[in-house]
Amino acid sequence: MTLPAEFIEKYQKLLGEESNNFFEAIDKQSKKGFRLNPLKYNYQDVQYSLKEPIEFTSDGYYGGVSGRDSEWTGGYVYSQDPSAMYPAVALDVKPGDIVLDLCAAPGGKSTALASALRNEGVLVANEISRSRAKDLRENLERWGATNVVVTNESPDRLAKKLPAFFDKILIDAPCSGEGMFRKDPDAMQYWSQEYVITCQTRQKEILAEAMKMLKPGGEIVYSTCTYSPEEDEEIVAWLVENYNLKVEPLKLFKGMSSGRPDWTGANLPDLKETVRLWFQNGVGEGQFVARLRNTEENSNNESKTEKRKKKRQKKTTVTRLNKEEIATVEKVITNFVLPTGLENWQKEVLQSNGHVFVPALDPEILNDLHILNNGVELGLLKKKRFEPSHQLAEVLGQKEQRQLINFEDKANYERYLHGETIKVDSKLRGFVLVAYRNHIFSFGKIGNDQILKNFYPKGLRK
Ligand SMILES: C[S@@+](CC[C@H](N)C(=O)[O-])C[C@H]1O[C@@H](n2cnc3c(N)ncnc32)[C@H](O)[C@@H]1O
Repeated sequence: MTLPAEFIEKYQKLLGEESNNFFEAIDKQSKKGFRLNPLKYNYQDVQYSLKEPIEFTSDGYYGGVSGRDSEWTGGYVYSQDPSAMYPAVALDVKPGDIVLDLCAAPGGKSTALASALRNEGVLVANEISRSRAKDLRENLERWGATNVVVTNESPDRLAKKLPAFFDKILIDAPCSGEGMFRKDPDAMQYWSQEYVITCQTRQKEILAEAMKMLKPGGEIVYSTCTYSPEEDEEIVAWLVENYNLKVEPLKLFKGMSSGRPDWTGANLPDLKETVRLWFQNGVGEGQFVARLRNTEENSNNESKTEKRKKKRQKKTTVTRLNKEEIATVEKVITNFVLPTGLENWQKEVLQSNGHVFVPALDPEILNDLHILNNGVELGLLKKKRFEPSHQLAEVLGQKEQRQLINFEDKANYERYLHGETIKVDSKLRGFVLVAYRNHIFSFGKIGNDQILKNFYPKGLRK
């Protein structure tokens, strides 16, 4: 691989003799990884080998997966570079936390954060790019958590709506992507020292907005997939200098090394507590990870809270369901076993233009934001009929279900993914969940003719 001369010179200076290993590793194959989804029923029942766990994760393994497998369509796995698994681990999310993933698409880290929350608390997964936000929504839909909000916003618009709102924030910042060079050599064509500095400026702008959303005592994890000190240690030094933030120690596992205070002007000793993953050390591609705690004890956000209350009074198109409508939804829902987060759906359920949903956050708090998902869309109410949503099928994959058609044969699974109807030998009627290898991936509907009507969304068909 031909690297830019300026890049070679820079890393020879920074790494000294180690730079030989670094440059050699760029030409080697990357080691793939995947994460399992502990939210799903019998989640370790997958066709992949689980013999090579990734040490610092609870659900990460070395190996490859395919987007056609039922493990993928049913949200049992997410393919992720092993080093990219560390930022979500470092944020140490606990059930009940209010969490923001500010730069979230395509969702590798968001899915891990949702796993850690176990349906309790809230994850707001935000992505600024419209097309990438769509992928993020789809990936999180497959994951099947009940407590996720997906937004497509700029950090500053989000910060205006949600001041001092989050316990934990992940900022997996856009960066010069040096850690992606061997996976995606095209990424190299954008590289220049000038680009590194442009990225640094953008990272500071994003972090300044993130800080407005962090509660006193809250924690942030800042990560990049680049090696440049300007976007890594220097950013952390800037954060410490400009905010009441303290660097928190992160555990070093095999293949990880400490951050480099000596690569910054500030030479702040705490930078040693940050973590670098280099591709020559065998844990996937490159990653930098830092964890910082907000040492402010009180929020002077009183007036902001007041503002939020006022904004809550603004009208939205969201309404409650009447008794008859709840009964219509109930007729379908009652056939399925519901996971945590949906047990009290009758009390919490709302609708917007017929879309019936159980919100993860009060929609009025989110008023004016571009929301792609708030909690779980149960389905669509059409006069006296209710059609369950695809998202609900993925959510119901958390539990063992009886109202289920489990294809024995891979050909039927493939035909269903393609959008075909299937003749089934079953006494079940009406809406059923559809699975292959017990991985629930869709709804279907069976009539008296025993034909399974296809409800796999047109946009996802393969
Ligand atoms: C490193 S990627 C995120 C990867 C993601 N966290 C994951 O694990 O799948 C950085 C993301 O930041 C987004 N981004 C770019 N410019 C941004 C900005 N000014 N503010 C916020 N996000 C931005 C990009 O669209 C991109 O999706």
